Amino acid sequence: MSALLAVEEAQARLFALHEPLASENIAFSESLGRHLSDDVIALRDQPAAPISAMDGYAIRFDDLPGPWTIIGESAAGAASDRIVGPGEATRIFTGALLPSGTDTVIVQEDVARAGDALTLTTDGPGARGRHIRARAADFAAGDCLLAAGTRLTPGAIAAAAMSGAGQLAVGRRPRVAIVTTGDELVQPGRPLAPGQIPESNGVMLAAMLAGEVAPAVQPHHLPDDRAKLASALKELARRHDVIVTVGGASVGDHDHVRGALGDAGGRLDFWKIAMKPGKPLIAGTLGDAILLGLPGNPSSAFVTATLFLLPLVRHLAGAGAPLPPVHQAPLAAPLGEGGTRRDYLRARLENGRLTPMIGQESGRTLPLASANALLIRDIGAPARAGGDMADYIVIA
Ligand SMILES: Nc1nc2c(c(=O)[nH]1)N[C@H]1C(S)=C(S)[C@@H](COP(=O)(O)OP(=O)(O)OC[C@H]3O[C@@H](n4cnc5c(N)ncnc54)[C@H](O)[C@@H]3O)O[C@H]1N2
Ligand code: MOO
Repeated sequence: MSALLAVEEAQARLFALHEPLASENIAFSESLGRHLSDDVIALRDQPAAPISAMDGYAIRFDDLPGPWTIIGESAAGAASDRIVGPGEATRIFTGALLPSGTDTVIVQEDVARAGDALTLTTDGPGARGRHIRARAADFAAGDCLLAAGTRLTPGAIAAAAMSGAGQLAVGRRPRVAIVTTGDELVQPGRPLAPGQIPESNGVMLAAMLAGEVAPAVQPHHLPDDRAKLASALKELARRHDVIVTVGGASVGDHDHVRGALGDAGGRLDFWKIAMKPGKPLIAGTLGDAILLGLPGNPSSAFVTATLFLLPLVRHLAGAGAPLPPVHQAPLAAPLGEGGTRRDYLRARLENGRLTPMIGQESGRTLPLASANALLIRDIGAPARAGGDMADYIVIA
């Protein structure tokens, strides 16, 4: 297994390892960021009947220019029982049902009221039906408001609530275990012996997952010990949908993830992707869990988490579009030609132009703090001048 897999093929194979998780019914208050399992079909017309869009007076357009006699009031939430006849008007408020007989609303700024007598002080409404929201102007019963797979944003939650539904069917949230490996790693803030470094990938991955549908996760740390790793993977696979390891993905004598996966009874599906950084990415299955082995270099871990871990979590959670969208913007400066792996350059998008960060070595952590885009340079792409277009993914 030495040929490098194309990114798209690897993503498709990863998603094929497990279908989306079962659906569950939840309250609107729990639904932010979740993915719909079913279409949301409107159970009602919105509005269900014509309503006023303004505070003012409901009239018959044919009665213009007035005057009118005010015979009652129509407030939001109450049905009006009066039929309004010629020369008559009702006080009306925004959101209130339009009384029978009326067809137009005059805003209160355009009239003068003395007791029950109403007179126009301006030109009034220019057309029949002014300031009225027609029945089903927003949506009609039976309309598909949101498709299955939609990620629930605050606006989507509002539309779903207005549909008449009482709860939502969404995909279950994947349970993700983060496993960091490496004898050199020490909890952030702890004293460091020579050769040791603070553990940063675990907290980074936990933060990346926190923006997704995975419940909060505390990284597990393991030494470079194949037997310990194998038994930990076996145990974690019983309670998680995804195990993401970071480090130990390459070919060194202390890189044990693939070996431990096999020892634990798992199956390797693919290893090594034609991307930079991130080449030694591992994917496989262990029982009903998916194992995703990210490379340990901090920039490699970040890029592979963006392109594989978060999309996998979204796929399992029922997302219709789990991959990060690719956008285009002009380059701020010339960019050299592409190599034999697709580059995901840590970059800044500023004033609509893309600039790769200085320091593209995958072992670097600091560029991740200020990059807001991954600039994509395809295998063998020709050199480009400043102003030429390039593809990118938003990362912050
Ligand atoms: N002979 C070869 N060597 C390497 C190859 C290769 O093809 N042939 N590939 C290189 C590439 S590309 C990458 S990427 C790295 C990936 O290596 P591993 O996944 O095995 O990662 P480690 O060796 O465990 O660590 C690499 C680097 O990252 C640091 N690290 C690891 N975990 C963390 C963490 N949780 N927080 C912060 N830093 C971490 C670790 O200390 C190392 O410096 O392999 C190349 N080698
Ligand atoms: O793939 Mo490695 O991530 O090039 O450094």
